[in-house]
Amino acid sequence: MNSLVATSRNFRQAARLLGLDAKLEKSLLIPFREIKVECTIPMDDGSLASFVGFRVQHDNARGPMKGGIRYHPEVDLDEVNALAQLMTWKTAVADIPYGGAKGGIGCAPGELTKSELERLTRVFTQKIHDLIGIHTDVPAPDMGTNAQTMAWILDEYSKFHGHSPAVVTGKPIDLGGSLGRDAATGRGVVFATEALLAEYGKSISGLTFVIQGFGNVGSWAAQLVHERGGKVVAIGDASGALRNPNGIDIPAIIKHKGAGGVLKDFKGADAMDANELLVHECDVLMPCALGGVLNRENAPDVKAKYIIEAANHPTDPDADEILSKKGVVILPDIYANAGGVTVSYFEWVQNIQGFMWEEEKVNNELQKYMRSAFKNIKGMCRTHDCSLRMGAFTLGVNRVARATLLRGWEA
Ligand SMILES: NC(=O)C1=CN([C@@H]2O[C@H](COP(=O)(O)OP(=O)(O)OC[C@H]3O[C@@H](n4cnc5c(N)ncnc54)[C@H](O)[C@@H]3O)[C@@H](O)[C@H]2O)C=CC1
Ligand SMILES: O=C(O)CCC(=O)C(=O)O
Repeated sequence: MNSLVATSRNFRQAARLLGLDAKLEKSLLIPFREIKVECTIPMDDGSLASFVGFRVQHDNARGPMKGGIRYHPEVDLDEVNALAQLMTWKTAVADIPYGGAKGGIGCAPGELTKSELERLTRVFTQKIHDLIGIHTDVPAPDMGTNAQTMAWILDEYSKFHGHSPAVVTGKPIDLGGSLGRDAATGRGVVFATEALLAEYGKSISGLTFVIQGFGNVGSWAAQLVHERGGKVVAIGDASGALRNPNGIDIPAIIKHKGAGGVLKDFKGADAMDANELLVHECDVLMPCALGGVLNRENAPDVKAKYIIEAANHPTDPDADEILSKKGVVILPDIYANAGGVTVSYFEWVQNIQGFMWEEEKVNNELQKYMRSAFKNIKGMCRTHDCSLRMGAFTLGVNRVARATLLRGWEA
């Protein structure tokens, strides 16, 4: 199912549970602004190449719009729209003073050289610099982008507006980035998993995990699960998938990748069919890569008891229904992966205050926010007798609706 249709369906269900007025519902769904730009750059071989870039600013009722920038061949306006909308509900669930936005460029970052990526990022920034800003819209990394990408955006933006570290988050520490931001999404995923498992009298230690994606989010989630005694029995990325029923040595795989190795070539586990990864036997499944990977084709075969949505919208509504009927507990993306944007908020606060926090403070504050959001989601689940996804959606949508009404924007 198209990601925008799927996300909007979840929103509408939450709006109905909350009894929102039809006019307000419509105004909450429509994005504030959609930006589409052509970015033409010289390639290293002297030829010219054009890429299409997007920034969708979905909602700013609760504060500046916030969300990552994705570099991936499948980026299109609908996908960015869906991701921007998710950011609006996510920042509200996390109770941080932001709205939602998302950006992206349709490109294959792995096929571009570092200098081509730098030129592309700078041209994209030149095209959108007057529409983003510290109190307007604050980008961050997402799939295919990283701290270096944020450094180029910061530098290019600062040429027009003066030195502005708070215009992006997820920056390198040397340019005002926050300690703990690199690990934050994965760490938040693990805090969220602990909060969920505690409800069932369980902990990470002794449970088996399958993780799809071994980039920023997947590698940190795997490392922190491993540190807590969880057994990662299968793992995969775009290169392929691996399994080891005795548990994969995650620090060794991180070392292997750090030395320039490809995940599928790691020797401490057996190769497996990547299509089997999501239906592999385990207690906890963590999709940490693309959207829509759990669908009506594979959902009936999923064996996990718990799914932690570390990726954005990994479960389409058909799969959601099938999995729920099977009794699988799904921790939704707008809560499970909110650790990244929460520490982005801490980074922005540190930049504005000109005062850097210690990593321990960042991690402790993140844990507090994740625990508090889980408690509030459970409260909504009790009030509306609904799933965790609807608990999170009603929590987020209700907060945005309240801010919208208070501003008098519904008319
Ligand atoms: N980076 C962040 O702070 C946040 C990221 N997310 C979400 O988490 C997910 C992952 O993001 P990052 O880790 O930042 O991206 P990344 O670019 O660092 O890593 C992406 C990973 O997905 C893998 N992958 C790509 N295509 C695949 C395929 N077809 N099958 C299996 N694996 C595949 C890649 O090989 C890589 O390991 C995305 O859905 C993103 O929107 C959500 C919140 C914050
Ligand atoms: O850190 C941020 O501002 C945004 C992270 C993001 O793009 C996401 O949560 O999907």
